[in-house]
Amino acid sequence: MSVITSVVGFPRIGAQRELKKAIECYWKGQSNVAALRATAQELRSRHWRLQAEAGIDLIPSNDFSYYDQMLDTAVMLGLVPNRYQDLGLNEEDTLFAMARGYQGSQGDVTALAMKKWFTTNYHYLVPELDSSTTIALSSSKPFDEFQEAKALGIHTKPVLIGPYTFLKLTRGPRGEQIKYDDQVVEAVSDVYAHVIRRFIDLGASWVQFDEPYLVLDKGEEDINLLRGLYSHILPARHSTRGSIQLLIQTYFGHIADCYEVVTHMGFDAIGLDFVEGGEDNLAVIQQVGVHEDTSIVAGVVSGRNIWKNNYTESLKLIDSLQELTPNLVLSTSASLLHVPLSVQAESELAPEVRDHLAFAIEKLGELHDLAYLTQEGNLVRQHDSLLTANQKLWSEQRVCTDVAVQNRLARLKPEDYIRQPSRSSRQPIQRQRLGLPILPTTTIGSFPQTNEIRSERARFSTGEIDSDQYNHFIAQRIDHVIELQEQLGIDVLVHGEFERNDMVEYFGQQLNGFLFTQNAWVQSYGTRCVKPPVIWSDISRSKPMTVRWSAYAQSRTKRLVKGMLTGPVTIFNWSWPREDISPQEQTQQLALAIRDEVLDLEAAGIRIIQIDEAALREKLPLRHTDWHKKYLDWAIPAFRLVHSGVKATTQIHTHMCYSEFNDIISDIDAMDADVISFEASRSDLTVLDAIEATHFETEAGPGVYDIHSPRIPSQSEIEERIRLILRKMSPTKVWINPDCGLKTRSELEAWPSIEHMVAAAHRVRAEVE
Ligand SMILES: Nc1nc2c(c(=O)[nH]1)N[C@@H](CNc1ccc(C(=O)N[C@@H](CCC(=O)N[C@@H](CCC(=O)N[C@@H](CCC(=O)O)C(=O)O)C(=O)O)C(=O)O)cc1)CN2
Ligand code: MET
Ligand SMILES: [Zn+2]
Repeated sequence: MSVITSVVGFPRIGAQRELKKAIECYWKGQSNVAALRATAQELRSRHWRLQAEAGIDLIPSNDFSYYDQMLDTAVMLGLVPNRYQDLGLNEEDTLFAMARGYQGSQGDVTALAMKKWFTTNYHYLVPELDSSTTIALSSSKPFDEFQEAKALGIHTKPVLIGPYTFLKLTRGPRGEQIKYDDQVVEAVSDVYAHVIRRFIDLGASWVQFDEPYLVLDKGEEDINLLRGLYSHILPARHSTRGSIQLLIQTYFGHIADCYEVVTHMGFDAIGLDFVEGGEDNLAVIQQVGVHEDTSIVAGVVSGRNIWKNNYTESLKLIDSLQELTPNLVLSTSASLLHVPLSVQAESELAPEVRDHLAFAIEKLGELHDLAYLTQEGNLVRQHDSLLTANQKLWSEQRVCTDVAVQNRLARLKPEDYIRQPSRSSRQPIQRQRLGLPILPTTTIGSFPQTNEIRSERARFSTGEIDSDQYNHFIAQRIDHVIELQEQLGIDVLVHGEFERNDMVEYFGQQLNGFLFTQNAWVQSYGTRCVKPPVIWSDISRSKPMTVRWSAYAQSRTKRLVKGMLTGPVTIFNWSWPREDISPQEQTQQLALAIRDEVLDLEAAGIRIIQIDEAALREKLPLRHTDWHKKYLDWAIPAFRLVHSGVKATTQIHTHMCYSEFNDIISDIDAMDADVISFEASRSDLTVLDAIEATHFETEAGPGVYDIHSPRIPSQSEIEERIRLILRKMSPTKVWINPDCGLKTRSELEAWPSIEHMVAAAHRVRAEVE
């Protein structure tokens, strides 16, 4: 029996982040479109060849993107709002204007909203549909890339975001849900049918529709939408000129509640995630069965972790699947976009560590191994060195437990999770003690990470400068921004986070139990990448991590300086977790380490401490029934454990970005922070309704302008925003701040924006006082 292999999607940023560099160069006007296109093409061909050489059968194309695949799909369907078309820019620049906003000779427009892509640290742009949109095939990108690969002798499987997921994520101009009426369904499915026919003409054998939204809860109307869309699309697979096979690819969870429906719809292949939601997916196909004309594309190699596959476990699963269908395809559980490119670049990791790791390229090899071991059957498996080496790895104990950490966890009591006195009694005490004006202004923590700062850090890490020189440099930067913030009239200052490469990696580097990589970059949004640290063993803190710079900054001013920490849930969610112990346990270990830091900051005289939980929402289970028992019931207490030991007078802030908060608003209040700042300006302000409706107790700073865009907001637009906020919230509870930290902005963008923000706050303050 032959078993083929499929890859859902491949990383596109490049081994040396070539794509990031090429795009950023282009934005700065240092190169032209032709150079940008050349780099993109070079990367695509390199990545296709890698997969072909690894023996992958179904190699994806159209998984490349300059910015985001949802944005590309919006463009493909003609969802380019008039305000971007009116700029009259070329194709790439229109795309970038939608992604980042535009401010220049052609006009001034804000960007599309950006949201988290399911449970990942990847962010997509939210397509916008309004009554003036004409939905029609408007891009040749998928076809161009298919032909580009074909010219290299590589026959690819084009990948598209499927129409169901696309429509479920599309919003109206004010961020509202859209109506899935017959007209929209028909127009969208016409485009997809057209795309399929075009691929038949081009000679493609497969096309993959990504439908991750199917792993979410759904009602009857969702099933009707799914059926409605595909009943138009599926017939297009057979035309007079040939036929093509359609793969519906799901990932990030199971589709037990609609597998039966999907299986009757007539797809040629159904892609299922057997890593996340594997048990449910297996149970449902065992129960319902597999249609004889349908292949199961089994996601057995994780697209979400960096660990080697356990071949024995995978083969067990594959064997059960083979009992159900002879048409089995082995694949990654999700797109490899969410893992780094190759372990080969990690020369500084010990061999016994590297032995356990598999990034995108190594995962290709794993797929190939598993296909070989499946094909050859039991006889070969008994003697195969591939299998025995893998079994040996999994049979050995990888790490020892840290007894001190274990004991400390075992001693935790329920009262350790409760801060005293209650928040309502703390708030007046803090107000009086901190002496802040109404509508206090602040920022989220980081200031521009300029090339100069990054290159000084690079020079320090290569030994070109010593720690005294580097620390002197950081101190100077802090002096500079303390002075600037005083001049701008900000009420609560920050030190700027110049010493940090990243808000998570920085802590990982200082805590025991973490390992970090040199080049294991993963895309977060647009050209922005992260290098998540690896949780290798039990976590502890051996010495203060942030006190030095926070205390230094406070010593330079009479105004209040906020201490700045990353919370345990966020450190956990933005690291590569262990899989031998639970997420809850790892997060608790982190909580204890950060708790010690909070107390050290307090002892050093820091009176406001912000503990960022930017990623709190990220790993909220996609199925509602799992929210509390699988996540919030331990994640929220972990945050409380961090700050429950401080005095009533110490003000605890937290910060969150990108996420939808409405549906977990009471859980956020239950974190028991005194103040929260959150992203609000790129999304609708319905969160304010939720705040109003639930008597949200935490003081809040809904971001008054978007920091992910290079455009500078005017004072009046910020004033308008603040007035909007004050319609829903009592002025005594409102803080004025941007959406998020300013690290990604240039100085020329950051300071004028803050100046406008402070001026706007002062103006509105005068009105309410
Ligand atoms: N982990 C994490 N996830 C997050 C966020 C976040 O801040 N952290 N924010 C949200 C949005 N996502 C973001 C993700 C990344 C960045 C970001 O700015 N990333 C930087 C890299 C940050 C970094 O680690 N920088 C290192 C290494 C920088 C570097 O590129 N160095 C040069 C050498 C330096 C030189 O000579 O210029 C090189 O390696 O080539 C440092 O500062 O030390 C980037 O892509 O440009 C921003 C937002 C959501 N998810
Ligand atoms: C992604 S949330 C960022 C929070 C952090 N304190 C900063 O300002 O950069
Ligand atoms: Zn943020």
